[in-house]
Amino acid sequence: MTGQNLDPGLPLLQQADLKNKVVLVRFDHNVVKKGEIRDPYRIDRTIGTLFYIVQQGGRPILMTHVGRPRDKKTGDIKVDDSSSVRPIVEYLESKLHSRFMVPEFRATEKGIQAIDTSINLAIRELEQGRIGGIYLPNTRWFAGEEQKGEARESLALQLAGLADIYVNDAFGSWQPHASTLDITYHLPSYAGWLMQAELNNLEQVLKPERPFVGVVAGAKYDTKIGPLNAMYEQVDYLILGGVIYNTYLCAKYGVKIKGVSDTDIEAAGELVKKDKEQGKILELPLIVESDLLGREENAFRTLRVEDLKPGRELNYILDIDSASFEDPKVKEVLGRARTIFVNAVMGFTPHFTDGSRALDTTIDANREANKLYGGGDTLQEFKDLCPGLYLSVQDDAQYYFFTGGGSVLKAIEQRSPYGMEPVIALMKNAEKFKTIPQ
Ligand SMILES: Nc1ncnc2c1ncn2[C@@H]1O[C@H](COP(=O)(O)OP(=O)(O)OP(=O)(O)O)[C@@H](O)[C@H]1O
Ligand SMILES: O=C(O)[C@H](O)COP(=O)(O)O
Repeated sequence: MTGQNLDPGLPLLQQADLKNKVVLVRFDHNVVKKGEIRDPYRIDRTIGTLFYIVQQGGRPILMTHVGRPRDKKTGDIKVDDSSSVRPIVEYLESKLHSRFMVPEFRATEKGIQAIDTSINLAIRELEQGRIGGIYLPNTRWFAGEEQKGEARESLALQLAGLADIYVNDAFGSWQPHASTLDITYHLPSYAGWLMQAELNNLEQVLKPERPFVGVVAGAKYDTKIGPLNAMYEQVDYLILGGVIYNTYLCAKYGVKIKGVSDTDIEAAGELVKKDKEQGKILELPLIVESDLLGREENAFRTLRVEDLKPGRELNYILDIDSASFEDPKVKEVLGRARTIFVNAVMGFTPHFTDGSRALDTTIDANREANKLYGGGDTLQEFKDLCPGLYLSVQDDAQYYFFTGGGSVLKAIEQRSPYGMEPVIALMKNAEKFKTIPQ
């Protein structure tokens, strides 16, 4: 049973008395892209928690973030269908044969300012068992979710005012926001079943069988560079792809790549410096340059990393050429590894997918290694590009699919599953509310 190998200071859902309680539960159902769900894996893995809450007599109010609707520079928040929770609600309703209400609140260009009393009607329906649950709008539509200060404090209080108990089952949502952190200041709080399972499985990456290879790619350079530097210390080899690799290549070879900012290049300097001494980064030798942010015949070509010379200006680099995985050194490292952690979409999707496909099949060829994948897009790409393989490894003990990639990197950075701020907050909450039975 989950919970057995966890820190005893972590308050667990199964320790809570849920009967007739309104339970505010934070999930990471961040699976909507352009208004559609492509891979419901993150939702499916939380069904157990939802079922448990209801089975124990609780009444659930669900919430999640979707995408990044807030413009970091202006603070404007885009409230529209592209980042709505509606598709998630429709998916849940069709799976559970139950009805969920989605309350609507007035929004300005700076997002939703407050949870107003119009929600009381939905809460009455919930308490009287006429609906299966309430699903709040995208947490990042609320002005107080991400910013610090009064707006955030007041959102946390308004959220707390809706419920008796808070459950965090959002392993992927490691960022400390009102719905993952500040809410714990006000309500007895517990870790859900998915959170428990993921924290347990982190052991495999924190105490890996060696050689340990990390593969990190994708677009979120800003939040991943810090953890990546820390991960560097713990892996035997690091393979990069996506925007992260582009940034590294600029910093290492003194080239310019379209779309890579100078501040990011500066931030990559530390990694380049470390690697000059330790040589853990295994460079994929062939990259794909494109004239446009899309795929068009004759508008893209393969370049060799060894040909990059200082001062050269490149167009967009949008994929890793799959032939990179035929390189003897790359094959040898991935073939000899005993633990491989992958948070990596290697190319600009959906146009450039060869790199990711080649990565997944090369890793699968290693029959000895524990293969751990993490990240919303990472899993979705695996499923889309190698559907047969994805299905066949679902019950394979050598594979594990985390619902968050950034979270695993964060845990590696902290060298502990209990270093993520929302998890620390749960443990502090247990001390304050004395919720763990002695
Ligand atoms: N070279 C590239 N240029 C532009 N975008 C890229 C490139 N390579 C990958 N991407 C984009 O990166 C995105 C995936 O990266 P992301 O960091 O969001 O991964 P993730 O698996 O969702 O991880 P996490 O759960 O940590 O967010 C995809 O949208 C993909 O199109
Ligand atoms: O998809 C993810 O990685 C998680 O949902 C976290 O999203 P974020 O990086 O936008 O906080």
